[in-house]
Amino acid sequence: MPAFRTLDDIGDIAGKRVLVRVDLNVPVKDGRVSDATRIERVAPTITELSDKGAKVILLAHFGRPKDGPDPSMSLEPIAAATEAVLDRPVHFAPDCVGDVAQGAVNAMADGDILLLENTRFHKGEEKNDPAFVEALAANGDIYVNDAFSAAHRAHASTEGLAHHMPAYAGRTMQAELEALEKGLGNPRRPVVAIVGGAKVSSKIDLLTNLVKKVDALVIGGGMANTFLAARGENVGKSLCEHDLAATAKQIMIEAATAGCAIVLPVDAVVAREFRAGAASETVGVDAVPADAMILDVGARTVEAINEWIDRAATLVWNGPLGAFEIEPFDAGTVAAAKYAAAQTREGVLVSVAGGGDTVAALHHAGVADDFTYVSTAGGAFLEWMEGKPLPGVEVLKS
Ligand SMILES: Nc1ncnc2c1ncn2[C@@H]1O[C@H](COP(=O)(O)OP(=O)(O)O)[C@@H](O)[C@H]1O
Ligand SMILES: O=C(OP(=O)(O)O)[C@H](O)COP(=O)(O)O
Repeated sequence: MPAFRTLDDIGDIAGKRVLVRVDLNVPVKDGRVSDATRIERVAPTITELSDKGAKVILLAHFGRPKDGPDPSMSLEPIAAATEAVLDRPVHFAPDCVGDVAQGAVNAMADGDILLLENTRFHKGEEKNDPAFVEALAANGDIYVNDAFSAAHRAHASTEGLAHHMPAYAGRTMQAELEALEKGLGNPRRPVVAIVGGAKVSSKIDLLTNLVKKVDALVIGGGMANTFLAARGENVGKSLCEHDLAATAKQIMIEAATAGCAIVLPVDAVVAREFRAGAASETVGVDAVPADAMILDVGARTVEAINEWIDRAATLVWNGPLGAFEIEPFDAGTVAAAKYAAAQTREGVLVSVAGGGDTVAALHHAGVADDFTYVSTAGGAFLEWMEGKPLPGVEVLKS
């Protein structure tokens, strides 16, 4: 039996207003959802609740709006994408609290599905502000959290609400926790982790603990630039958080103490423009031109990464190795993904990957189905791997 309450415990919900926290922070390219995996994964929870006659009110965030409402981060287009996945109507309200939200909820019939606007349009969301939690709670009788990929955030809609009403884990939350426990609860060693992507400041701290759990940490993507710069390389105009140099150095020290190898790129694909088909060249990481950006790992780095994948019995991967959405900067990610997929198919590797963009990258490489398990979560998955309690999960425990 899971250690948390699930939909099996929810009882009769006909006519009840169920606030369902989902993660609809999906990759969007040219205004269209480019990977609907997160929507597909929450669909079973939404349809189950709707079929039981609940009024299903979806809460979600999109992007990281800085100063209140930002039309470029509206969830309205995602409502249409959700409707397409569910093949049933999804109504939309342009605010998640107040009169607008209340009016839309009052107009719902049993079984209806309503998506409320981006919770992060209100400052109280990320602060888990009690007044904002109460404003959200005013529209619900029951709370279901199906956003495992946001469970590492102690925000109003991921944590605060669970204190206000009966709270349950949705089907995806339950499935993710069960699958991660099965795949990585007692992993076969050596364990190799690949961490890349762009969310450097929000993920770098967790590497301090991760190096104590894995045998090698391969660092790629934007994350690698911060480590290269900390080592004294000139990374030109690359995505890089220079103020995190001390943290990066400390992680390298912690890794050496723990006996975890740190694997950094030796070469990089650089360009002066961030667009498809931009002129690019491969250079050593010690020869990045001052006016260029690192947008992918080079072929020698891919070879080194594949050698680490060869040594691994278990592979854990979050974060693309380059800006994979734009050709030709997808090459490193695609090559390593195909290699890990082939090893998995041969039965010599357990491969677990996660993260909104990582999943999109694996689909782009055509190998998402070959991995042992693909989680919707990136940061939450790494924090789970670290052994850190996830606030959004802890609050659901009986
Ligand atoms: N060298 C790089 N420079 C800029 N962006 C990069 C680089 N490498 C990877 N990225 C970007 O990282 C993003 C994914 O990062 P992140 O959100 O951390 O991953 P996930 O969603 O899988 O957890 C992608 O949009 C990709 O373009
Ligand atoms: O996309 C997400 O996480 P991920 O990039 O770690 O996979 C989640 O929606 C959490 O978003 P956040 O990192 O802005 O809190």
